Amino acid sequence: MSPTEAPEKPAVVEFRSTSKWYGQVIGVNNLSLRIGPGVTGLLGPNGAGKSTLLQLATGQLRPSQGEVRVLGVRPWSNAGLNRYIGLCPEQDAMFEWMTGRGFLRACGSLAGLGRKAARQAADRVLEQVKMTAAADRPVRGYSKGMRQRTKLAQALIHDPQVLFLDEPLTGTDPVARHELMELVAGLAKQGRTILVSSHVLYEVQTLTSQIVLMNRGRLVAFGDVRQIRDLIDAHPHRIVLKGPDRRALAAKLVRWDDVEGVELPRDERSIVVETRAPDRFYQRLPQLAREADAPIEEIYSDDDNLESVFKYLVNP
Ligand SMILES: Nc1ncnc2c1ncn2[C@@H]1O[C@H](COP(=O)(O)OP(=O)(O)OP(=O)(O)O)[C@@H](O)[C@H]1O
Repeated sequence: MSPTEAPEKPAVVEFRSTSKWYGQVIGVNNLSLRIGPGVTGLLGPNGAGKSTLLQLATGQLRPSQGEVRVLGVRPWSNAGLNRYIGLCPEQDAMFEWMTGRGFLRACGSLAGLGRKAARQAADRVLEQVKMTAAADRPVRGYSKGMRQRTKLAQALIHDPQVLFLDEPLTGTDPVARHELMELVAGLAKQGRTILVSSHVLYEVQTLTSQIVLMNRGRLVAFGDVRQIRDLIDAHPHRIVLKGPDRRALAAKLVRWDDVEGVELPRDERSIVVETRAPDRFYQRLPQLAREADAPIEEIYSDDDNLESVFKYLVNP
């Protein structure tokens, strides 16, 4: 290192050429990554390797090759690290007959807290995830959103420095989503390192601009979401509109400068628009409906789902 170069900041979570195979199936493929404090979004379609990555980081899986370090130590077979890390797993495995409060107290005891400390910690996390009112009901009666809140509370019980959250917002309603996102943002502001997985770009983007994109076990991109979006935006997006008077809509659309092409498929109701400026296009849509005097009943874009984003990034 030359004297003018700044030394690299130590990473909180680090993967060094890490691979994990399940027999013939590859879960994570030669992945290197360094993550520091704050929220990092881990994005990828189903089967991308997100859960495998989180399980490697939390010591539930051993790397087949390469190395994983969390807070400077190897997580595999290192029970001591569990005091500093918390995991909100994707799957739901709670003792159904227990109350939420009882479950969290048990988790506190398992995390090494004494009786009194576990009781206090359970009360604290119940407040954090806004589950105090339902805390004395059995878990078996909880909705999906309440279960997600309880799972997150479980990850927070020992107030860990590093948090791994596997699809924590799946199955939550908009209110829970907002509250859980605020909670995660607040925890990050206090200096924690949080890795949150999701397959929905929008969700993660609301939480953080720092994202890791994975596909088929590989790291596809890592960095600021805007830079990654720029990459995506360089490709034409196909947006489908549906309405009873598609000809009126199409007649207006062909005159827009940000529309590169308009197709009218055989189904009689839809229009497929190609644009390189999807954000601007979406903003102008209400104006289109007004000017054309024709309602738009449905809008969707296959390009919004990550599968196609990956297709662009992997096979540009
Ligand atoms: N226990 C296992 N045994 C065999 N293959 C596995 C196992 N766990 C994961 N895999 C495979 O490893 C690959 C990565 O899976 P992983 O669950 O890590 O992806 P993911 O991004 O978390 O996907 P999802 O969002 O569907 O959970 C997939 O091909 C998956 O089928």
